[in-house]
Amino acid sequence: MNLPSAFEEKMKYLLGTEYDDYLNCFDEPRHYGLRINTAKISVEDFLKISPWPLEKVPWIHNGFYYDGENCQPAKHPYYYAGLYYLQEPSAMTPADRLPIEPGDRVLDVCAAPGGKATELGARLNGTGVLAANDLSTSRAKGLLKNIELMGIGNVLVLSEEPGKLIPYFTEYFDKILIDAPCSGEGMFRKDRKMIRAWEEHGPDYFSKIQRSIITQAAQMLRPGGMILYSTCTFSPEENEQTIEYLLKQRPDFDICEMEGYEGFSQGLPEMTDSGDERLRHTVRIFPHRMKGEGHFLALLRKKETGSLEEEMVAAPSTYPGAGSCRKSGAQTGARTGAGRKKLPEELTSFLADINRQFDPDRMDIRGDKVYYMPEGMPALNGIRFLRTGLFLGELKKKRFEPSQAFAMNLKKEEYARIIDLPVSDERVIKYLKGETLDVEDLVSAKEKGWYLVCVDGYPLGFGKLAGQVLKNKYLPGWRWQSV
Ligand SMILES: C[S@@+](CC[C@H](N)C(=O)[O-])C[C@H]1O[C@@H](n2cnc3c(N)ncnc32)[C@H](O)[C@@H]1O
Repeated sequence: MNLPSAFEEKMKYLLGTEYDDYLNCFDEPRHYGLRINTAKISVEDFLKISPWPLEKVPWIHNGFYYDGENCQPAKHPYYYAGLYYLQEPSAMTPADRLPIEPGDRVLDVCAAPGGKATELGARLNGTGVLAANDLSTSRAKGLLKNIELMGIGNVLVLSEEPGKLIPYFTEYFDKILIDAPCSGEGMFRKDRKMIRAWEEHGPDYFSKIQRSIITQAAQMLRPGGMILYSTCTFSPEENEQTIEYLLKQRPDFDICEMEGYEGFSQGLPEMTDSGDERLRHTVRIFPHRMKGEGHFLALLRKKETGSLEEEMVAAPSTYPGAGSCRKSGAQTGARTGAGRKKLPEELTSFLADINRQFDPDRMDIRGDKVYYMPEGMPALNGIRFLRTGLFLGELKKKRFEPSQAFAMNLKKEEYARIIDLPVSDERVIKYLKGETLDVEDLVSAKEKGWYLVCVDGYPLGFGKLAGQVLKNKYLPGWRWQSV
C-alpha cells in the first residue's frame, strides 16, 4: 500500500501501537451498506421482503451490511421504489446522531448526493422543512434526484455558498448537518483515488473551508439548536481543531455527548492547542476498530440565550432578496395559490382523488408548474435553487399531469387507482424501462385516467390508461438501464 509519507507519519502519531492494525485493514474486504428508507417502509417490513441476506450495522437502527460482491441492490425494483439508500456504514452515522424532531427546520449545508439529507428527510416524516444545499450545482442535481426518489417532499434544494444563505435564514434552523468537504483520508481504504486527490488538496486546504462553513452555519442556527459536524478524514486540523476554532469564535456553543457505540473512539483534545477536554465528547471512527470507514463527528449545541447574533447581526425583520438578482428563472414566495385563491379546476379534480389534505395556501403555481411548499417559507429570491417544495406536476391545456416526484411521495393507500404488480411480474421491469403495459387483467379498460404503478405496494410512478393499454409516464431520465 503506497500511502503519502506525511500521512503515514501523522497516522503513526495518532495511532501509536495500533498503526499496524490500521495498515492491515487495507487488505480486508470493504463494507457494503444499505440504509432502509423509513419514509417508505419500516425496518421490520423491509426485512420481510429483502431479496438478500442482511446483517445489522450495530450502531444504526435502519442500517445493514450486504454482500456487495454477489448482490446488486442498485439493480432491483425496490431501489427504484426508493425503499433504501446504498451507503457506506460509517457514513450513516452523522444523520443518525443528529436528533431530529417532528416539525424541525433542518439544514444540510453540504448535502450532495444526499446520503445524509435523505435520512434527515425520512426522520422529518413529511413535517417541518429540509433545506438541502450543495455548492456544486452539478452535484445538487444528483441530490435532487435522490431526495425525490426517496419520496421526500418538504424540501428546498439549494446550490449556494453558505454565506449567501445567512441573510435569508438567520437563526432559522433547529438542526444543521455539516458533512464537510474534507481531505478524505478515511476513504483511502475504500477508494484509492482519494490518495491522489489528497496529494493535490490536503488538510490545510480543507480546514480553511471547514472553518468558514461551520461559522457561517452557526449564524443560521436558532438558540438551543444543534449542529452535527462530520468529516471522513483523520486529520486533527479538519476535526478537533475545527471544533476548537468554532468554540473560540462562538462561546455560545458547546459540545454534546452523542449516543455511543463500543467501536467509537473519543475525540483527541491533545491534538489541539487548547487541549479542551470537552473535545473528548467528539467521536472518531477508525476502520481497524469497527466495521466502517474512517469518520469524525461532533454534536454541538447553541446555548439558549445570549446568542452572538443578537449582538452581531441585525436580523432583517422581513427577508431581504426582493429586488436582488435572482439566479433561477422561477420566483418563489409569490404564491398564486395564496390567500385561498381558487386553484385551477384540473388540479383540484386530480387532488380530489388523493386521500390527503392539501392546504391551498401552500400551493405555488409558477407558469404551468405546481409546487406544494413547506409551511412558512421565507421568500428566496436571489438564492440559487433547484427545487422548492414538492413538485406536484404540470398544468397542460385543461389537464393536470402529475410528476414523478409526486408519485414517489404518495403512499399506495393515498390514491384510488392503483396497479400493484408483484416484483416477480415482468411488467415491473417493462414499466421501469418506459414501455407501454398491457393491464387488461388488472383494470377495466373503461376506467380511464391516471394510475399509480406500484411494486409490492410501493409506488414506482404514474401511467395513464387509454383503451386496453397503460401509457407509460415514468420519468425518462430515471429509466432502468440494461447492462
Ligand atoms: C462529503 S461531501 C457531502 C456528502 C453528502 N453529505 C452525502 O452524505 O451524500 C461534501 C460536499 O460539500 C460540497 N461543498 C464543497 N464546498 C462547499 C461549500 N463551501 N459549501 C457547501 N458545500 C460545499 C461538495 O460539492 C460536496 O458535495
